Amino acid sequence: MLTLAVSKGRIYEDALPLLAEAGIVPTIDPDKSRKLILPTNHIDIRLLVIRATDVPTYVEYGAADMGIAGKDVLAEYGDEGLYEPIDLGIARCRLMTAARRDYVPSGQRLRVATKYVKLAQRYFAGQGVQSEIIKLYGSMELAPLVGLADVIVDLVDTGNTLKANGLEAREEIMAISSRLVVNKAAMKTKHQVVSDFLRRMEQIVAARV
Ligand SMILES: Nc1ncnc2c1ncn2[C@@H]1O[C@H](COP(=O)(O)OP(=O)(O)OP(=O)(O)O)[C@@H](O)[C@H]1O
Ligand SMILES: O=P(O)(O)OC[C@H]1O[C@H](OP(=O)(O)OP(=O)(O)O)[C@H](O)[C@@H]1O
Repeated sequence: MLTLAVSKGRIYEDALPLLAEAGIVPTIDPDKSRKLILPTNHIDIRLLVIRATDVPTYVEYGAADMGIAGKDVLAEYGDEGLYEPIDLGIARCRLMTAARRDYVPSGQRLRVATKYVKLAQRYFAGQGVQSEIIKLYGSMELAPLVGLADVIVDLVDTGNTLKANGLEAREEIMAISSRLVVNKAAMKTKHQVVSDFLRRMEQIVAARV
């Protein structure tokens, strides 16, 4: 049995065509079912549908052999426990700082709202900027509008969300795309099936560029 962890929504939608090219098709639509384990047209391949931030945990502990997760999630989680062989090139965006258009840094300790606590801490420390990080779980764009924070660290794609809230992107922290991650033990114990799958995915991704 090969178990692949994915998150519902953007990553699932973008991963489906890649999996289909590899001949793997889920037989249940996660939007029409409450099932968390999706069988596929292969009796020995199944998908786990979980929260994006939980993908590295399932894969590191071997509850899933493989997973698909954004580099943002992997970098925040700490990706040392995972093998990360393939950049799938899907769900591309950028991790950025953003602030109100009229915000001017005062030189005082910067208040930063984000769900990427470790990445934000590391980034501002690297810039030599004193920061206080305020952990949020979503809708970060609201924080500077109501005085909760001076800046946010969040994902930006089209910039529409920032624009709609009177914010502007300031500095790019890292480019993001989704990666295939593999449990280190599964690399050995399921070597043949895992390496065949990786080779196939590599070909499919290379053919897309
Ligand atoms: N606007 C975007 N454009 C492109 N890729 C994005 C965008 N927002 C997020 N992503 C990428 O897709 C991944 C999953 O995002 P998604 O919005 O589906 O889940 P989430 O809201 O982060 O997680 P959850 O809903 O479980 O809290 C992110 O980790 C990131 O790598
Ligand atoms: O630059 P844009 O194209 O506007 O995309 C950026 C937005 O996309 C993501 O949110 P998402 O759509 O995933 O909403 P959620 O995190 O609240 O689920 C991210 O957290 C930004 O809010």
